[in-house]
Amino acid sequence: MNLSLEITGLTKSYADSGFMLDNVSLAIPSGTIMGFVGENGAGKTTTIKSILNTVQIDSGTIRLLGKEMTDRDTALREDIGVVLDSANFSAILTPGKLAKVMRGIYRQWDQELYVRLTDKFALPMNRKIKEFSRGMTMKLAIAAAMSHHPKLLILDEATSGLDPITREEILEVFLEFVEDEHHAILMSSHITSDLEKIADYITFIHQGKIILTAMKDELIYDYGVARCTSDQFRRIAEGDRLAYRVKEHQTDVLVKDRRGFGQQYSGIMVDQVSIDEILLLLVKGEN
Ligand SMILES: Nc1ncnc2c1ncn2[C@@H]1O[C@H](COP(=O)(O)OP(=O)(O)OP(=O)(O)O)[C@@H](O)[C@H]1O
Repeated sequence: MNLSLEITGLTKSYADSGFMLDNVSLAIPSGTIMGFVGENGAGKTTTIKSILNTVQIDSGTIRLLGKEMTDRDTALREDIGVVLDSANFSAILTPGKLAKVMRGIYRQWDQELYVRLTDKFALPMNRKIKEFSRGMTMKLAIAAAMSHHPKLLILDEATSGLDPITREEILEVFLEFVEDEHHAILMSSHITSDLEKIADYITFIHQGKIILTAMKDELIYDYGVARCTSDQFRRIAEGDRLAYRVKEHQTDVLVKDRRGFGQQYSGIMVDQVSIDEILLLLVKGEN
């Protein structure tokens, strides 16, 4: 299996805040989308900055498209499209002028594709970016990132603040992008419904540590949450629960194999579980 991104044993600490990315490992097979989720301050952006080599890591290896990136690696930078939530283009530019700047930077700049994407996103070519709404700026950032034909797209909260219709359009573009088996996407997002729609894998990060990576289909179709009374909860073997959370009238238990669990523990109701609820149980629950 070809990996578009492979992070092994990444450690990065910030002396000022005491935060640390602790032995983070992550692999994205080519042709797939990895969703990256975690609460505020969990370490998603720090992981992304480490991948982009914009912060200095303490230890670990990061291979992008099979290569470790050095500061001088401009060829590899062409192959990576980046959209950060703080897209800050020079406000006096227009999308038309931005294209001229991008053409100077990226050898692979594809003006036709840029025009097609900006058209699709209904962005006016000659209006100043400073007059754009947040959604328009994000759409422009996505169009610009995709128009130099990257192989790996790294998106940090790229759809946050966008309305559902715009998000749907953008997700469609991302899905088309990974139809090419040499392409891949790492997408951090708090909008887990977007990831439920398009991600192949989901990685959960909490306090700088990866707490779970799984195929999205497994999470949606196999994982479950058992709603237990306290008597039912006591019957569950420790090895059969990933995490649990005691509430006022029931205890929620995250289980890996919903159907198997249902057969083994008859009488306990087991629901399908969303990515949000998995994150909540892993982060707020006990195990
Ligand atoms: N330059 C810095 N110096 C010191 N601490 C930092 C720095 N940048 C981030 N941090 C701290 O590192 C931790 C992780 O931040 P990070 O931005 O990676 O989280 P995140 O998962 O992207 O969060 P969010 O979902 O809120 O964007 C936070 O506690 C943050 O305060």
